[in-house]
Amino acid sequence: MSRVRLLVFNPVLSVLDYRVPPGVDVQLGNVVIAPLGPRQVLGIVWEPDRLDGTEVPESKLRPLLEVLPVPPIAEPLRRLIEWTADYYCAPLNSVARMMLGSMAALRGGGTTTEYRLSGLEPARLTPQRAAALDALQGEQASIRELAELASVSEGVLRGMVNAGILEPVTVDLDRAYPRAQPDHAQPELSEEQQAAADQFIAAVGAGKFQTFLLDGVTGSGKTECYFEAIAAAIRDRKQVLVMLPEIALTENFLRRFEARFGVPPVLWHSSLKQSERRRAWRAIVSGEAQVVVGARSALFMPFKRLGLIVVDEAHEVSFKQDDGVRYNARDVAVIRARFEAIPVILASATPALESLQLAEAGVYQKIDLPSRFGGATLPHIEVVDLRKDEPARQHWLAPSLVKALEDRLARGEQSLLFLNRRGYAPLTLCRHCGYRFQCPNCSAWLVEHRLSRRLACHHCGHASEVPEACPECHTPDCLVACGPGVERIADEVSSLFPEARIAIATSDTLNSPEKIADFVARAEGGAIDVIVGTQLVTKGYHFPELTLVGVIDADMGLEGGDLRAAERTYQQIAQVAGRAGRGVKPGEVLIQTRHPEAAVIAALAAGDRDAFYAAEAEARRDAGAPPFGRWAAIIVSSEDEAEARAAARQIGGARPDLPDVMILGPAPAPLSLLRGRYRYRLLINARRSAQLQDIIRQWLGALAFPQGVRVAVDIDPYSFV
Ligand SMILES: Nc1ncnc2c1ncn2[C@@H]1O[C@H](COP(=O)(O)OP(=O)(O)OP(=O)(O)O)[C@@H](O)[C@H]1O
Ligand SMILES: [Zn+2]
Repeated sequence: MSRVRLLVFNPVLSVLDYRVPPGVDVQLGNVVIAPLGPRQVLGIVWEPDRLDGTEVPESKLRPLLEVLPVPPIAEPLRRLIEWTADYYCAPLNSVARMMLGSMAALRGGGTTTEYRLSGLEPARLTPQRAAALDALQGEQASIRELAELASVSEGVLRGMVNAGILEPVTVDLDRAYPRAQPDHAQPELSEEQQAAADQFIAAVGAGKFQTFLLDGVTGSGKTECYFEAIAAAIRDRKQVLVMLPEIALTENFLRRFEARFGVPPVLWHSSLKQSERRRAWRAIVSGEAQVVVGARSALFMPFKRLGLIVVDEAHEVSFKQDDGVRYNARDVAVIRARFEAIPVILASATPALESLQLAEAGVYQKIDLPSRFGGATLPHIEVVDLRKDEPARQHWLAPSLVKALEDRLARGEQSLLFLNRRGYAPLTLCRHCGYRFQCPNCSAWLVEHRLSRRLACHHCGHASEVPEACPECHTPDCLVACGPGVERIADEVSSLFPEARIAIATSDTLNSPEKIADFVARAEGGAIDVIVGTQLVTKGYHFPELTLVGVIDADMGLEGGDLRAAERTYQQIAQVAGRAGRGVKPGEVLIQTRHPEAAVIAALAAGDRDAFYAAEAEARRDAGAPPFGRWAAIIVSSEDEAEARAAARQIGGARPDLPDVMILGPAPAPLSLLRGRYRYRLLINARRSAQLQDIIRQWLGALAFPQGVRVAVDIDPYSFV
């Protein structure tokens, strides 16, 4: 090649041509550095005919500066990047960026320096040094990362290095990961598990594209089944990608993986420290990383020999990314498998309606595990009608749930109370003047967190102390908490049963791998009687002594206009119910509701999943909703309210008039102010026949907006706020 076309990482320009200097060998997919004005830019060598660029005459081309020492990005991944950009109406280079590690990883391996406490007792201890000394026990990372961990300046830490309190450690970035052993601890599978595993193993061996929907009830051993597929891939020297919906679940997964394969898998997620990121990325590219576990961001990693993708808890909404490139990692995982010509397994006890529909149509192969492993039975589900079985004033546990808790405590068994709301109370107001605490950046109430004594916004992270007096009328001691969060439920349990050992399990309390590991160990070891938790503990966990699950408010998720509200409620409650009775003792689930007649509650009580999904599918068909029709959203935002409104109107005014497309709005978004930006939405409902993306591209492509306006397109949206 004497000239190349690059996809470059620049916000304005994305395609540029360059000359290849003599003697330099360049291949498609190479990551290179090129000059751009007085600066340098990173780029990927792409097929020229697949990128629209302006033809620059040979004589005007500037030469490439450097080809980076990493293997070229393989063709299947280049095609995946194009597909994703096209489908989600996103810039190609924003999608491509998701597969790159750090600049340092691209530069090569070698070594880096990290620091840790040397054990030296400092002669002089400033308060900041004391704080750092406390916070950095057992830690080792770069100065910048340690500074963040300890909440002190880098200067303080450099001073500690000079004083010998922190010592440098040389870290080898290319040191090998221990090898996973496919036969380390192979379980004996039940007949139905073995049948499922056999199909996966055959598919891994065949090396063809195939999508499996592993639909097994909670506790049926889905993990054990797909572990056998992973073992087969490891034996074949192929790499495996396992995607989990949240980092919080990885801790549990790591332990199970290590028990099965002898070593932990390679982790990839956004909060890895620099040196781990470099090491993991390089091992993935070189093919040395056997099994990689991660959240969404692992999907675009440049594997050398990918042989299998597993998406666990595949129904989870968090696979959908709602900022930057708005893609659904579950759906793109299937597309990746297609480009790579490999099998993909979507595992869930409560599959998404979309997935079930594709299975029914024969596009996905459905594999059922209809019973729990080891003779455990599915829990007994009881509906508690809060209108008849009323909790006391300012209390949230119905008498029957209190009684059930009391029984469990007496028998030394565990209970789990589920309420999907962090903190103590979702709204705080002044009893005297009615003032309500609201976030200054978002149209949302501030949530009281009593444990950390602050009022916090769950959208933007804004937090303030709880004042003594009302900020409006200055009356002291007049603030009242309205409604419950998990902390308030925990208080209620503790006032009813002072001797009960209670654990609150949310992203506030379980915010590090160590805390999660500690929580799991205590729960398994019988050191916790009652767990009060959010959706964080509804899935993945296996506590054999847990026999009671109480759903505090089954109606919560049904409020608001979310298109998938009923499905999500069903999934969440079925999942949390699935934590009960997984051991030898049978489980019981009490669902508190004010609408026992609602279809979703009735289906849960009757254990009739098929009826629920059938009714839900009918409703969606009538509404032209996915998977029968398609939705897209256009979200317009600006820090200036008038500017946002004007831009939204401009888009609305230019709407195309097409028979198979219906356009709603613009209207202020339900969250009309978010992180200081005013937001408007347009919703597009299209028949499957419509070329939705092309329509949107043409529509928006003809318009121009002021600098401060952001226009985002959300294809197949999950969030309607
Ligand atoms: N064949 C087996 N041999 C030994 N233990 C097994 C076997 N199958 C499942 N188990 C155990 O049963 C428990 C439940 O299995 P697992 O967690 O894989 O179920 P699951 O289908 O993923 O459940 P959920 O969807 O509720 O998370 C686990 O502790 C698992 O180790
Ligand atoms: Zn906010």
